[in-house]
Amino acid sequence: METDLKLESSLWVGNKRYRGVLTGWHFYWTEVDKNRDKKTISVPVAEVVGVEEGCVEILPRKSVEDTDKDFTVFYVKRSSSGGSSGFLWRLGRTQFSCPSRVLRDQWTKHLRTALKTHSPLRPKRLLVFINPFGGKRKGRKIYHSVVAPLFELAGISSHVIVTERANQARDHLLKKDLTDFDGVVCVGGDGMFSEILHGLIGRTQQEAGLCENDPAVILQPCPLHIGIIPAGSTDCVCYATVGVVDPVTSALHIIVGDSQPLDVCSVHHASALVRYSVSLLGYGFYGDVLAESEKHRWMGPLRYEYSGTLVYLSNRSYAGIVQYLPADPLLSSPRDKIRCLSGCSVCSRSTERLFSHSSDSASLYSSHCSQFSSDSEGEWVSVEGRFRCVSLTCMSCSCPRSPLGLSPSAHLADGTGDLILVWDTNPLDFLTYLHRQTSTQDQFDLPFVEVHRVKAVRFCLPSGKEGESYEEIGGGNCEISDEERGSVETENSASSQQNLAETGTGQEMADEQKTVPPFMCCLCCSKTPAVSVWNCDGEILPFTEILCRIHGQLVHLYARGIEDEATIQNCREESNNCERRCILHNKTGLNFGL
Ligand SMILES: CCCCCCCCCCCCC/C=C/[C@@H](O)[C@H](COP(=O)(O)O)NC(=O)CCCCCCCCCCCCCCC
Ligand SMILES: Nc1ncnc2c1ncn2[C@@H]1O[C@H](COP(=O)(O)OP(=O)(O)O)[C@@H](O)[C@H]1O
Ligand SMILES: [Ca+2]
Repeated sequence: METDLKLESSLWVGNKRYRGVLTGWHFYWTEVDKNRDKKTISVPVAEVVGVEEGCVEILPRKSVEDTDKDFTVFYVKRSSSGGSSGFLWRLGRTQFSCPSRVLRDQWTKHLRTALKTHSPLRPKRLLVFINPFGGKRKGRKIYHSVVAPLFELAGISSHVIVTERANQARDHLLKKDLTDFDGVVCVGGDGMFSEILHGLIGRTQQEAGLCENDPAVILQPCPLHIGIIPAGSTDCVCYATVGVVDPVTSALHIIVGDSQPLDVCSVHHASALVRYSVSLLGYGFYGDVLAESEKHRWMGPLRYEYSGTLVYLSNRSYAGIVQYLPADPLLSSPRDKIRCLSGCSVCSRSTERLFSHSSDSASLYSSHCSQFSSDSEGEWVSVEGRFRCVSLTCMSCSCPRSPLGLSPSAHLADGTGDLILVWDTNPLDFLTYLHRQTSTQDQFDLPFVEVHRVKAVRFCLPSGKEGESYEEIGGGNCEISDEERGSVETENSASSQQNLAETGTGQEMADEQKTVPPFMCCLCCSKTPAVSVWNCDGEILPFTEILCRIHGQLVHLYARGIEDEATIQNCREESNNCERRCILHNKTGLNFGL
């Protein structure tokens, strides 16, 4: 239908005359003044936000003066974010005057038809969940003052739910009728995004009759897109998929119907699904930081820096067995310095491979550690020792605190995750590693750090430690030798005797004496809790021994990956090529030249 979309005429912007051209893929206007350099402004039709008759202002939205020869076009304008990542998107607005009302109507009609043709995923109806307590508690304000007016301008209707409890959004998505919606918008942080993720993945598998507990099952991709309006503490998923944490930019990506597939990691324990993860699945340092930070939620986002410093000073490491199934090294490597940017070729090449469905056999995911040693599972690699942290991430995990992320060359949609092992080392070395996560220096170029691109991971405790657990938030069971226990007992002997009489067995008492408040213990006598906890996208997992599998491109976001100058240029060339191909196919194209 390209032919129907073409239009060309004189247009006025203020008192300057322009030649306006709609080619189908692009709308551009060039100043008609032979004495000066010709200035052309070009907007891809896919980035037009809305077209209105008359002279329309937004914020507050009003028709200033309804001249019947005018129309106003709203579109995406980029500006530098000032950081190392993507662009800020802003709303551009230009008011045009036509020679006649008939022509004005042609322009608005053709532009609107072109929008529908060139961005088919633009949502018409959205289900919006706002977490009023996320981040700095500004979710409601951000949505109503910044996002809602843009949705209205773009003709999107939304059903808004301000949550009153945790997991309300997840439960709604699992049970309620979703037929009228094109997508779900999450106003909040990574924890809120995780709720939406669980609701949508769960609902999709229920409807497909698939068992989420089985790590070998090929899960069904979710049909609804997810939009993220960042209003949380870390906003890693937003930053890693858009390149900036900015509600206007994210709202515009939703409006134009961008689509970014995303890998998801399923976490299992004892043949049952525990959770899904897209950003950080971290044991050791990041688990301890999360556990500590939950006590200081009132601090808002700063709780992480505060807790991070406390946990760093407690100087802990943990014993564990990590087993992983390496991804094909010929496809990509976590150290190849290729960043996943908008239009990423590594991810595009993965799409076909991921959906050929010839993947790994069920036996690869059997749930006991001991089975790894069998010959039939020769692909698995196993390492054992003490770790500062073990992290698995399906994406770079870039965020404002770490602009390139925990794994700068990880891919959003290649069906793999990056496993980062930081072996036990001295505090200064570990600080170097942490610091490199915030800079451009290579955090993997350190002798105590390993990174592997993987399809699946298992984590077990060394024998003898399987039964142990991290005691709720901020509590760990310290490993104390018999001699040391003697001295603790001596100090507390009076109360110990009393407890023994009052409460129970000698074994219970011995266990109790081993438990020392973590920071008293760890800061004063440099002891470490025996086990840490898993931080799964900001939630503490109830199990230590887990099996993880990456599911390629399981969900789609209203995003397009991180843009840089080169990706925008490629995109322009690509759309020009498409346009040229269309022109060749449509030599009979009609022009409304005037
Ligand atoms: C020397 C400075 C070192 C700074 C190290 C910064 C590393 C930042 C890595 C961030 C990875 C983020 C992965 C995303 C995780 C989120 O899913 C998840 C949930 O997000 P939500 O609350 O928005 O729902 N967020 C988190 O788990 C937060 C992790 C943030 C960890 C920050 C740690 C700061 C450490 C500061 C150490 C300071 C040492 C000072 C020594 C004197
Ligand atoms: N109304 C609510 N009351 C309490 N908790 C909520 C509510 N809505 C959502 N949550 C939960 O709050 C947690 C944190 O939300 P999030 O938006 O990620 O903020 P932050 O980034 O500050 O952690 C999530 O786990 C989510 O399930
Ligand atoms: Ca990935």
